[in-house]
Amino acid sequence: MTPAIEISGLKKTYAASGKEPPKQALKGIDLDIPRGSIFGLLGPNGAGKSTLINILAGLVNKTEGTVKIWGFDQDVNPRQSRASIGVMPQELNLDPFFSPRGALEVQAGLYGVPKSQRRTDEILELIGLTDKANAYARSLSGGMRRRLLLGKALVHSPQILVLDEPTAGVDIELRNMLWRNVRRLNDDGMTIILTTHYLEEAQEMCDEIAIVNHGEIRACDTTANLLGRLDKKTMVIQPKEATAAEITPPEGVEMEGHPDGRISFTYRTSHTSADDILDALRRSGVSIRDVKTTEADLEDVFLDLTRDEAV
Ligand SMILES: Nc1ncnc2c1ncn2[C@@H]1O[C@H](COP(=O)(O)OP(=O)(O)OP(=O)(O)O)[C@@H](O)[C@H]1O
Repeated sequence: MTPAIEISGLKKTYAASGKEPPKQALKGIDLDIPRGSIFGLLGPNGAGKSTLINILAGLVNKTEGTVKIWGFDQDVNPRQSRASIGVMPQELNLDPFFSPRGALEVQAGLYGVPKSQRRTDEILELIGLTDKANAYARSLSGGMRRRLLLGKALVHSPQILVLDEPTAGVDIELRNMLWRNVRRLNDDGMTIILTTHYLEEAQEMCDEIAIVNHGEIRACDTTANLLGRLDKKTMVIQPKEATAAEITPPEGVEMEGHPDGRISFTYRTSHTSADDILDALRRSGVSIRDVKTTEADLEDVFLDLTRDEAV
């Protein structure tokens, strides 16, 4: 099956302006996004995520490379490729004089959706704005406006939905509602691409993740494989009385004493087992009151791949 998105050799250089030299924002991206996935695009500020998304959305012109959306090459079939994708932008760029119904109708018109095929009521229902359908956008709360942006991205029934930082600065209730909607759309077969700064959220929501830094893809894999990549674990023990100074940890294990008496051991599961650490503690004559272990999370993987490189 052709991927939902196929990107190869994608480069973008923004032209110099004033004293600013030209800026190469994308340095040759190759990326396939599978159909039906929830795909996360992560990276530090300035990594190139918005540039990539804006190229997909047709808002920024690429410098080099090819982009195929739902099998349609942007350069060869610009209309079809544009019709296959809907983008929920970061900014709340809504016309204050349109009602939600009006905004959805205008957007459908822009995409050439015939009146008989419009799904305005269904979309209003999905985004929870049925009872605000005819209110001026300027009277809507920030959360309602964001939901309306999601609605606008859906009017032409795209196969792919792109969400740029959909939950930045929104409250928990709205965040939960957005994710429920996203799951529902994905269950119905829509491919979802999202950027987020909340790594926990990406870990929970995404099947696959690409980590971008300095205009390059640093890693692209299933979330499970990415998490497995860092075989790092931490064991925290509460000894009955010993201190870290009395313990000799196994080779390659980092030990750290905490002010409250707990001692943590960070180890690679490929080299050391929990038993090795417990044996070392026994050899040092330490009796243990409590033991906890924690696994690496996406934040560890992210930091590992973007360390010392934040722009
Ligand atoms: N219109 C522009 N003109 C010149 N340089 C730009 C322009 N837009 C972005 N850049 C530069 O390109 C690089 C990538 O920016 P981009 O906005 O794509 O990053 P990002 O990963 O989306 O960051 P953020 O998370 O902060 O939105 C940055 O160095 C940025 O300053």
